[in-house]
Amino acid sequence: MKSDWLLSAQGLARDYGGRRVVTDIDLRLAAGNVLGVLGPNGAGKTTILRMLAGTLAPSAGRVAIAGVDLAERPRAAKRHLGYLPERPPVYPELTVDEYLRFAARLHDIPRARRAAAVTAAKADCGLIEVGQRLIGALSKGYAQRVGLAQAIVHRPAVLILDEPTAGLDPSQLIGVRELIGRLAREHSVIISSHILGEIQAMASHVVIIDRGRLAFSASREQLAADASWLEIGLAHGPDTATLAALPEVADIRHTGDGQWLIRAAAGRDIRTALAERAVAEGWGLHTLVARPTSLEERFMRVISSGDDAERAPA
Ligand SMILES: Nc1ncnc2c1ncn2[C@@H]1O[C@H](COP(=O)(O)OP(=O)(O)OP(=O)(O)O)[C@@H](O)[C@H]1O
Repeated sequence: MKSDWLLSAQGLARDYGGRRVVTDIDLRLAAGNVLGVLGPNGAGKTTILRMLAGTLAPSAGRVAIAGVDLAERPRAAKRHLGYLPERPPVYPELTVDEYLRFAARLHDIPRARRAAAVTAAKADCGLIEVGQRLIGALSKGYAQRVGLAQAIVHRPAVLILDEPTAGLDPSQLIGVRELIGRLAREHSVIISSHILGEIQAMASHVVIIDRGRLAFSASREQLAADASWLEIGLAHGPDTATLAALPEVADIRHTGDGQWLIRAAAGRDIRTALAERAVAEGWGLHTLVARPTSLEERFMRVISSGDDAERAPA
C-alpha cells in the first residue's frame, strides 16, 4: 500500500471471541501532526492503537507506516515507530540505563551508537539523574518518562502513546504532558486519552471512538471555527444589524425571538464587552453562554450514551 501519509490505516477491525469490538477504522497521520484519539473506557482505543503499532493483528484492514505495509514488512515498518503501550512492560529489577540499552538493541540500533542514543533519550525525557536507579524504585511519573524514552530511543518518525497520563498524580501529570508536548515538536504523534481537555490541548486532529467505531473526526482548524459561538438572549434587544455591527462580531444568526448566535472574531472573547453593552443599552440580557463545540457536544453524547461494559459496535 503506497501512501503519502506517515501512518495510514484503512478498514481496521478486530474480533474477540467472535465479537467485533472495533470496526471500520480509517485513520491518517501527516508529518508534524498530533492525532488525538478520544473515547471513554472500553471504547476500543487500546485495541486500535495496538493494531497501529503492530502488536495486535487486525481481523480486517491494513496499516502502513511511512509507506511500508505493517503486515507485509513488519520489521521495516516498525523501524519508523515508537510505541508506549497502556501497560508498559515492567522490568523492576533493571536500572533505567540497562532497560534503555536493552530497548536500543531491540530497536536495531548498532552497538557502537547505543550509548549515545540512550543518553540522548534520557536527556530528552529528563532522566539523566536517574540512570542508575532501579525501575521498580521509580515514581509512576518517572516510570512513564522511561516508557517515553524507550519509545524515542531509535528516533522514530511516529510515536504512538496509549493513555500516557493515566494514573499520574497532578504534579506528575503536568511534567509528563509538558514532555509529550516537547516530543511532539520532533515526532508525529498518535495519543489516546479519555480526557477531552488533554486531547483538545495537544491534538492537531481529533477523532472520537465510540463502541469501536469512529464517531467524530475534525482538524484543529475545524474545531476552532466552531469554538467561538455564543448564545445570547435579550428581552428588549435591538435588530440583528445593530448586533452585527458590534466590535469583533464576525458572524451572527437570529435563532428565535430575542435569541441570537454570535461568533466572535477568531481567538477573541467578547462576553464581557457584550454583557456591558447590553446592560448599558437596557437590552434585558438574560442569556449569555458559550455554545459547546461540536467536539464537546459529541463527546458528551458518547459519554452519556451507555454502559461501558456493553460497549460493542452497534
Ligand atoms: N483480549 C481481549 N479479549 C476479549 N475482549 C477484549 C480484549 N481486549 C479488549 N477487549 C474488549 O474490547 C473492547 C475495547 O477494549 P479496549 O481496551 O480497546 O478499549 P479502550 O478504549 O482502550 O478502554 P480503556 O481506556 O479502558 O483501556 C472492550 O469491550 C473490551 O472488553
